[in-house]
Amino acid sequence: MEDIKTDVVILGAGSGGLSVAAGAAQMGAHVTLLEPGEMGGDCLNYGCVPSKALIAAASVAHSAFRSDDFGISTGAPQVDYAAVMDHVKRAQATIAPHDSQERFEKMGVCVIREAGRFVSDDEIQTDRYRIKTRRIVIATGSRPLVPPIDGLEDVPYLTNETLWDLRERPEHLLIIGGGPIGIEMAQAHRRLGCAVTVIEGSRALGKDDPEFAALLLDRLRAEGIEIVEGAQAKSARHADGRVVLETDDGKSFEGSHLLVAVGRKANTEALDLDRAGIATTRSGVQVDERLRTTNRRVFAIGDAAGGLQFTHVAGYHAGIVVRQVALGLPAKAKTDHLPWTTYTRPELAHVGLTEKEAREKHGDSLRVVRLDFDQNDRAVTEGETEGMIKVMVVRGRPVGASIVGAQAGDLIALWSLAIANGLRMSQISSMVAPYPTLAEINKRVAGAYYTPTLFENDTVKRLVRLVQRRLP
Ligand SMILES: Cc1cc2nc3c(=O)[nH]c(=O)nc-3n(C[C@H](O)[C@H](O)[C@H](O)COP(=O)(O)OP(=O)(O)OC[C@H]3O[C@@H](n4cnc5c(N)ncnc54)[C@H](O)[C@@H]3O)c2cc1C
Ligand SMILES: NC(=O)c1ccc[n+]([C@@H]2O[C@H](COP(=O)([O-])OP(=O)(O)OC[C@H]3O[C@@H](n4cnc5c(N)ncnc54)[C@H](O)[C@@H]3O)[C@@H](O)[C@H]2O)c1
Repeated sequence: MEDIKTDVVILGAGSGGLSVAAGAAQMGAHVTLLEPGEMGGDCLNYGCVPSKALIAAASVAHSAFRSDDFGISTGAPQVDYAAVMDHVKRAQATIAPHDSQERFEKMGVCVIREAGRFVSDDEIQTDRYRIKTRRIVIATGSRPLVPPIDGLEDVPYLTNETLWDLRERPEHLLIIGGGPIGIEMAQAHRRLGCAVTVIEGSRALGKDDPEFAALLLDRLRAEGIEIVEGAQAKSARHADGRVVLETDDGKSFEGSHLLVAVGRKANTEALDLDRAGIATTRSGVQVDERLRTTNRRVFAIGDAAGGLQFTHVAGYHAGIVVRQVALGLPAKAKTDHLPWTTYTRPELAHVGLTEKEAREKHGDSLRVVRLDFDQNDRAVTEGETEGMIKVMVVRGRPVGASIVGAQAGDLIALWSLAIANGLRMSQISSMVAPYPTLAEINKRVAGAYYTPTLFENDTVKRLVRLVQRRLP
């Protein structure tokens, strides 16, 4: 066993760990990064990148179906599923160098391709090394949760870790779970020509605004996806090459393939956290607002910290932690301005308080302004008029925004900026967006906030008439 001394040990080279490593090393700290699996973690290898690449391919297939709307006939698309997966692999391979061991070693990071676990307050052990360190960052991410469903262990089910190895298009994909994974993969596979059934125990897209989620779910159903809500998967069996699922309400569903997407489990069990006095919660490592664990030398970030589980959140956490481990300065992680997007078509995006949460918190001080996408000229020219935006406003400042529609994920970023900086609606409406862009919808909805004050106001009307009489 070789001994190493370092300033910072990072467990996990995923979105969060890599960002801490890059930041701390480039600021001059000695950084040791441990990773037993693929560099890049879930996002590059099993999550965001392959899923978005598959969605992009599905979008191309779908555009053939709606080309008639634009006066162009292309015929039904021929989908070569294996070639689609090749496109997915190419996208991953193109991004991989950015997360590679070589790149991080060039930054001065010591990369060890082994799993780490705690042996004391300030020591981590791997197979070959014992590492003494000032600070430790747990960035071990999460894995697919496998629910207690009778017979599931005997069914060849897929998860987000194995889906990308498929080479033949599923004839009928059954998906357990109507969260972002289930819903994104449902639309992608439907558009690539599969029959798809989503079985959701509660409400599909249950973390999003129900009104906006409903618009998206209607669209998905119109594309031919069967979405069954309020049906908990209870048992599964495999017979004659088919998967049969039964739900708690006595219904049964049959398909050729099964994808399990019922949430995540933080990777904490193998870390021997008790040896360092680190507490956990039901969802991950327990952290305070500075992302410190119950051991003050140790931080936890990203999926392992059990809060919002997104790549940009892991990256945001990394920034908060770099400041503390490299410079010793305190920094707090906020959650109000953290957005998320489900990358279906149309996209579904949200930041801050939902309308319901805002109503509960602010009561009568809340005003909700909204606009439909059919009011936006670019949406009309693109044939993307299905969508809406609503912004929750309290005393002139946005506290939340929901968008369902084309490019919702890009459009929501402005509202994250506004909430992060406490901007007023007047500051949003004072921007000028190029015409015709979808971005104009953000300005228009901010303008709509002032409509009753400016355009539906008798005092303003009387004042304007007075001014008009006096103007030369
Ligand atoms: C299908 C899918 C699609 C997604 N799409 C999006 C999206 O579009 N946008 C978005 O923002 N988020 C998306 N996510 C979520 C996103 O992938 C995660 O939130 C993000 O990867 C979390 O980063 P992380 O650094 O916390 O963990 P990870 O990226 O999972 O990295 C953790 C790393 O730690 C390593 N590790 C585990 N144990 C140890 C140990 N003992 N020692 C050392 N290393 C260890 C693991 O091998 C892994 O490489 C998606 C997730 C899935 C599953
Ligand atoms: N676009 C994105 O940013 C994106 C995409 C995919 C995943 N992610 C991240 O990954 C996380 C995990 O996604 P997910 O979709 O697996 O989880 P999720 O927790 O968001 O949704 C899982 C769904 O499965 C349902 N469920 C649980 N057990 C069930 C059962 N036995 N039968 C039927 N339904 C059942 C739940 O009610 C829930 O609606 C997300 O929360 C998100 O943080 C993000």
